[in-house]
Amino acid sequence: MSNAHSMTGNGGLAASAGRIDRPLVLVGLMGVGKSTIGRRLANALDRSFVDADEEIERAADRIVSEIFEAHGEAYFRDGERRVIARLMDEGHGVIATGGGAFVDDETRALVLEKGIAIWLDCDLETLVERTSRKNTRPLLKSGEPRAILQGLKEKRSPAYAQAQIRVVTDDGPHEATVNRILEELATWR
Ligand SMILES: Nc1ncnc2c1ncn2[C@@H]1O[C@H](COP(=O)(O)OP(=O)(O)OP(=O)(O)O)[C@@H](O)[C@H]1O
Ligand SMILES: O=C(O)C1=C[C@@H](O)[C@@H](O)[C@H](O)C1
Ligand SMILES: [Mg+2]
Repeated sequence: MSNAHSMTGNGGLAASAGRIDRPLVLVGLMGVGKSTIGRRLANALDRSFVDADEEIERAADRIVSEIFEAHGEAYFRDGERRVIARLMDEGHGVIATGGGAFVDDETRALVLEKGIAIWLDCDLETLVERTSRKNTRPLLKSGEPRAILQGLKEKRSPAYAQAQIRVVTDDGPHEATVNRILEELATWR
């Protein structure tokens, strides 16, 4: 058992989840934990991790909110679609997407075909609390964050629900969510 596995005490689960050779792609709303859980999931599985929002920022040489301000959402979505298509081909173990990526028909079809989509879901209160800690999400700046998040949850859930796996996260430690994902992967066929 490697150090990464023994640290989290989930080596057996990680081993049976590890037989899946497709990229594991985390989808879901802003603040649900795609980036932080994704990094830990990759660590538990001894796989590489990449964050699509960070890759878009690297490609554009600007942070996400600057891209939204300078060029608008449609331009951001075009870049996001291209970056995720590239990431799906590069052989990454775990990919954290931006909150809107899986809502795009083309991106969703590609992820479902070549990867395993994991929908991280959680209740609205938790999302409101988690997203209030940072003021970097452009879509939450145009009004009342709770109302915006509620609207996005209603509008996007049918797309997220097409993911092969759904895991509900709560206020427990990140590792509990990672373990729940490993359990789902271990029984996934
Ligand atoms: N299971 C959890 N328990 C406690 N805090 C969490 C959990 N998951 C995420 N958080 C916290 O919520 C915040 C948002 O998480 P994170 O940045 O991973 O979300 P995200 O889904 O990547 O959001 P975005 O779509 O905006 O990139 C972080 O401060 C993170 O530590
Ligand atoms: O939910 C969304 O549409 C977004 C989520 C973030 O990850 C970023 O990709 C951006 O702020 C847009
Ligand atoms: Mg993120």
